[in-house]
Amino acid sequence: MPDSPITIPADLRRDLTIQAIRSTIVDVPTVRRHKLSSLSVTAQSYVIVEVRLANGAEGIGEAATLGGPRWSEESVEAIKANIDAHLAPALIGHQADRFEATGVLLDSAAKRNNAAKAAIDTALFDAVGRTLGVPAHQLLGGLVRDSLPVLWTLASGDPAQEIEEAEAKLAARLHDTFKVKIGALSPDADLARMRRLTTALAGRARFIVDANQAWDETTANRCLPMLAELGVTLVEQPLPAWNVAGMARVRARSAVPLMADECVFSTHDMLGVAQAAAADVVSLKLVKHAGLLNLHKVAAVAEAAGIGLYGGCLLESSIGAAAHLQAFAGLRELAWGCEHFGPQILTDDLVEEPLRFEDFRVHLPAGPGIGVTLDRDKLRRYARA
Ligand SMILES: O=C(O)C[C@H]1C=CC(=O)O1
Ligand SMILES: [Mn+2]
Repeated sequence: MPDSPITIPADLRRDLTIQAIRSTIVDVPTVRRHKLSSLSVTAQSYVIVEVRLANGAEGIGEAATLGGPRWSEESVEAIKANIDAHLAPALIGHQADRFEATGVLLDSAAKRNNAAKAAIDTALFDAVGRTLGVPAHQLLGGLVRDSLPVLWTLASGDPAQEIEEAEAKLAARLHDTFKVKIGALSPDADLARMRRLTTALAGRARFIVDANQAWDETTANRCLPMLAELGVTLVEQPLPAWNVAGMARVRARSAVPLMADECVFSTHDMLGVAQAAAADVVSLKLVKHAGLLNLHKVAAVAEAAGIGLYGGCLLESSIGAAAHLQAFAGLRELAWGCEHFGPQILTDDLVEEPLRFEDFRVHLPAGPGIGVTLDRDKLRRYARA
């Protein structure tokens, strides 16, 4: 019997051919200045990727940056240019559900560009999930957890403001663990700042620090015992990303565990860090690992080496944060929780219903794909002219 004019034939409904990929640069202001060792931002810049499949399903993804091409080498301008000229054309006409094969196509179209690739990969998971009516985590192996402990980052550099901010987060039962960005001040000023924070919030909060590569080996060796004495539970990327051997030497002397961040992008980086015994924990991020599937691969290498997992961020909006939660939801162990507070540091979000933060946890959104829906008015409002 012929189909009625309004019925879409099943084979077309399931047609997962990638038809179009669009990229838009957005700038969303932050609620306060956020200072890292070598950069400082008052707005977050993302590239939002929208994918359309032949069946009409659409998917979204986000490439986050921090301070232009300063946190890593990708800026939003470069991400958009490379998506439009090289990455998107490589995928048009291919099947969206062949995630490994699309990864191969992206890798042959461009070296690295991991944030750009991650945004496209996310949009493909979203579009395929929406087509099939399943959440992205189900395409990745299924659910282990549907919420995660989430910390907040203190990064104004002013301890009085930071204590006030932490008190407000504790009172609202949003966050009871704080990551302090160090390295913009001198090591002694940072240690004095850490003493003020840990004293003011003693017994009520836990602290980790992130030096974002600011220290050399002798500084790290001098400061880590004092951070241990202050009860700091984790020190993230104290040395430059290239100095994996130095991280291993510092780690061998340190009472505080070390977390690898900027030194681990690829699975090969992860293997090198594991072989060098340079970290206790690794921070997993889509912008570093080029997509959800690759994030799981990096996690698998870490797991094989007994290295703990931490859900890292680059101050994503609810789009990028939701994509991370989909990937984190299926990891066996995520012993160190996550830091997807990004949506809360923005003055506004880009989705219809932002992520839910409650009881010191961030909750996986329900629904197909990555679980959040783009607010097109917001996209237009924050799109760069
Ligand atoms: O971890 C980083 O290096 C990047 C980012 C994550 C939180 C934050 O404040 O900065
Ligand atoms: Mn970091």
